[in-house]
This record gives sequence, structure tokens and C-alpha cells, in this order.
Amino acid sequence: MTSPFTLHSQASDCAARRGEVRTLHGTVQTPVFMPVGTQATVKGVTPENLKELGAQIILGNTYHLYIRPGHELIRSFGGLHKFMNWDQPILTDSGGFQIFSLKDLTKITEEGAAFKSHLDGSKLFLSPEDAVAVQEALGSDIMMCLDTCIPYPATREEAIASTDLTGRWAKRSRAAHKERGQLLFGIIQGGMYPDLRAKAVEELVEVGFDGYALGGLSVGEPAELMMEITEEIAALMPADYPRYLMGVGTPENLVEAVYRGIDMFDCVMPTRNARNGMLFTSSGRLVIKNARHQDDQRPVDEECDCYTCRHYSRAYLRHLFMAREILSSQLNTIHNLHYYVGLMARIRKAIEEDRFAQFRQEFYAKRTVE
Ligand SMILES: CNc1nc2cc3c(cc2[nH]1)N=C(N)NC3
Ligand SMILES: [Zn+2]
Repeated sequence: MTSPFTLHSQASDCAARRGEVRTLHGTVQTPVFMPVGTQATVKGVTPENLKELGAQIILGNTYHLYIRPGHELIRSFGGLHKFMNWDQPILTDSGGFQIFSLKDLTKITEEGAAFKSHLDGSKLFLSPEDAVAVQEALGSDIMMCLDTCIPYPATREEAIASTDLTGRWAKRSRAAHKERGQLLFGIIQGGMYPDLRAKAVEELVEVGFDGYALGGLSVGEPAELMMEITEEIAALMPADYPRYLMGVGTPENLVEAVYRGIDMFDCVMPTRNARNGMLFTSSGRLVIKNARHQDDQRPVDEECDCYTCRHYSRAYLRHLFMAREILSSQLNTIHNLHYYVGLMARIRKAIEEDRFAQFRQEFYAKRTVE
């Protein structure tokens, strides 16, 4: 198994590292934040917007695309890249998390997950092999194994049973994957039990994957617990392979997880919060509908050079939000994604110059409560 990851530099005073992941559609510089494009679109922005703000790689979702429009239709268009006009890397999540988020999940057996479509209630089934086949049809650069997500909180017995099943499914996913350049990442489950997670790392490394993801975090557990587990398990994940923390997180979470050795992140926060009028800035968060922005001529963030901050005032963005204008979501999303992607670029530079611990201190010093 040759790793797709190259380590460029390791921080001298913490676990942070600077690297790159080679994929079929290009090489991704890490640490990296991946904008979420669940249904073959990063909501509210075009691929050109994404390139302009510096996105290297985006996320798609197997469950959603399997349900609608269907992976066979996307395959007939030459895959997801052609279908959505994005020619850079795409990572597709396996759907494990979405299936487990469905309220009326029917049942999990050794064979796979039987569930009802959230669209029309039709009965569906995905085995680990199906999830690999769907992602091969989508043509994603990085595929995720189908896993079972453990709710928080969960008993140790529940965590053991679920984690063992995820391990057996991982073996089947690997066996089902035809080596065609697409990468396949394993997902480490184990709930909030570090010993179960450590065992899961060992088993997945034994099977052999192109990268390893920490799953089942950011599921409602306290942030301290998420960081504790991240710290302990990241140190056990192979240093010469990509480390991906799924579904995380706030800007602070990203800084703390990079500090502990994580390379890859995805989170709906910058895009979802943008649509809800919550904007990230270098000094903290800004709620655009707040009356104090009504006649404020300044941009969202004086330190930001994104398209939105170069052309529009807080007053105008507040007006668009209050009027429920479509442009509100577009401009707010451009700004928030630019902030997240820009934060990762500043983190990469700080690690290259071996001053990440100092960067981390300065990052917090600037955060005032908005
Ligand atoms: C928002 N929090 C979050 N935790 C996750 C955890 C997982 C995931 C997506 C997540 N998102 N996808 C998986 N396939 N498994 C684990
Ligand atoms: Zn901006």
C-alpha cells in the first residue's frame, strides 16, 4: 500500500504537520478544509466562486446522491465532476452518518443498512459493497467506507457491537474496491471509549486504507471530550497517511485539531451559518441581522479580501438578509468559505515557518466576543 500522503514539515513544538494528498483530480495541500456540497452543489455558490475563494476539494454525499438523482444517472454524465462542473478533487462521504441521522431508520444487519428514503419513504438498502459501487459510479477521488455511527451517549456494549460491525464492513469495503486510482479511507468509530477507538485503528491499519478518518465525533459530545479523543487517537493514526476528522468544526476546533495532528476537515458550519446570517470574522462571529449593522458602511471584516467584503457593506448584507433575498445566501457563503479556506492557508504557512504554536496564541488573542 503506497500512501497518497507526503509529509512536507512537522511542527517542532506540537503534532501539527504540513503535507499533501495526491488524488486523481489533483494534489491537495494540507491541513485543508473541505466545503460541503452534499447534493452535488455547495449551496449558494458556483464552482467558479469556489475556485476564486481558494477551495481545493469539496465533499459530496453518497446517501443523498443515491436517493436523488441516482448514481447511475450521474455515471451516465461521466461522473460527479462532469455533472456538477467541478474538475478538482471530491471526497464523498459514505452515507453512514446520514443513514444514522434518519429518524425512522429501519434496521442494521450484518449485511448492511435498510432504511427509508427521507424523500418519499421508499424502502432502500445499502451494503458496504453497494456504498463502494455508488462512489465508484460517482467517480469521487476519495471514497469513505460505509460505517455505523454510534449515538451520543452510548453504552460500552452498544459501542463495542457497532464498532466491531464497522470493522467487518471496512474489510468488505476494501475487498469490494477495484483499484482504479480512487482512494478509499477507513473510518475509526468507537464512541467515547478511547480503548475501542485504539483497537479500531489497529484493525483498519491491518486491512490497509489510503487514509484514516475519525468518525462519530461532533455528535453532541462536549468539545473538551471531542478534543481529548482527537488528541489520543490522532497520535495512534499512521503518521504517513492522511488523518481526517469528520464533521468538524468551528474555527477554534480546526486550530485545536491541527495542533493535535489532523490534516483534513469538513463541516456544514460556514455554509449553513451563512444562510442563517451568522458570519465568521477574524475577531469572532457577527450576526448580520443585528440592528447595529443597519447603517454600517464597513465590510463584514476589514481584514478580509473576499468578493463580498470588497464590494458590499454590512448594511447592504443586513438588508438582503432581512428581505430574504437569494443574494444574501450567496454573498454570506462566499465570505464564510473564504474565511475558513483562508484560515487553513494561514495555518499551512504557519506550520511551514514552524511558528504554529505562536499562530494559535495570536488566533485566540484576536477573538473578541461580538
Ligand atoms: C457534524 N458532525 C459529524 N460527525 C460525523 C461523523 C461521521 C460522518 C459525518 C459526520 N458529521 N460520516 C460518516 N460516514 N461517519 C462518521
Ligand atoms: Zn469577506
